Amino acid sequence: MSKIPVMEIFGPTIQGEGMVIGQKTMFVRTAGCDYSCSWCDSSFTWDGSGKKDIRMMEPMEIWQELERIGGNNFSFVTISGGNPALLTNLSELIQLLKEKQIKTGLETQGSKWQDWFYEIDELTISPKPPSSKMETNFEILDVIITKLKQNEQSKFSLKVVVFDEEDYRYAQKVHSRYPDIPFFLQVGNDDLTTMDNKELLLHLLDKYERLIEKVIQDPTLNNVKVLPQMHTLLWGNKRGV
Ligand SMILES: C[S@@+](CC[C@H](N)C(=O)[O-])C[C@H]1O[C@@H](n2cnc3c(N)ncnc32)[C@H](O)[C@@H]1O
Ligand SMILES: Nc1nc2[nH]cc(C(=O)O)c2c(=O)[nH]1
Ligand code: SF4
Ligand SMILES: [Mg+2]
Repeated sequence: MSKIPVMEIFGPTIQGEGMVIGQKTMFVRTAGCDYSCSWCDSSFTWDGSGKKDIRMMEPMEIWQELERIGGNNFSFVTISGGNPALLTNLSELIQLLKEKQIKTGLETQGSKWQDWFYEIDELTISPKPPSSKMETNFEILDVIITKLKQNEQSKFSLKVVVFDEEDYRYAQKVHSRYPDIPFFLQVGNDDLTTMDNKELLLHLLDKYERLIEKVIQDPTLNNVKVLPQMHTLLWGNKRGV
């Protein structure tokens, strides 16, 4: 069995974002990313600052850790990162979770395809807007979306984080390119260091309200969902929740 670079395993908590928001879940966060978004809230997975916490784990070891910390209190595991789609060998873990009757979610940015995407129950693709300083490869994104669409079993969505006007226009562009894919706009957290949860909550709620106002009046974004990062509203910038 091949090993997986694991940054952290935590939960149970609730999925704070996107298509399964509110879902009780465990998280497995893998290390390493092919992007370096300017505002990444999980930069410890790729900027070297979390290097000492990376553990090379076999699927069974990950399962044992999930059971050790989650006990019987979970039936869903969300795989995030970093970019888990860098890891060809995640299929073994996903297979093991399936055998244990555990449903799976995946968070990835849509820069890489893996055949094991077909085995994920709830797949979120989150292409990055200009404020991230990353550039979307739409040829690759087209391939990923086409493959998932052709597979009837695949349940997936697009989620674009919005920080500014340019990001908003990017969100419009992504939705118009894939109009029939469930589409989520998410409020960007632009204060990743504050420990003042109440102040952050008010700030992000204000941003959420302003984003909603824009979308309400926008005929190009009718069939969309607008969401905050629920875990940030609840727990601020705390890690592992
Ligand atoms: C940390 S990423 C890991 C998975 C994958 N690399 C990706 O970006 O989709 C998980 C989600 O958090 C979002 N995210 C990261 N930093 C954020 C921030 N400062 N505010 C809001 N969402 C953020 C990403 O856009 C992505 O949807
Ligand atoms: N509660 C909670 N929900 C999340 N949804 C996506 C997350 C992520 O970092 O990928 C995340 C996270 O870190 N915590
Ligand atoms: S793609 Fe995801 S993990 Fe990678 S830098 Fe961007 S937000 Fe962070
Ligand atoms: Mg996060």
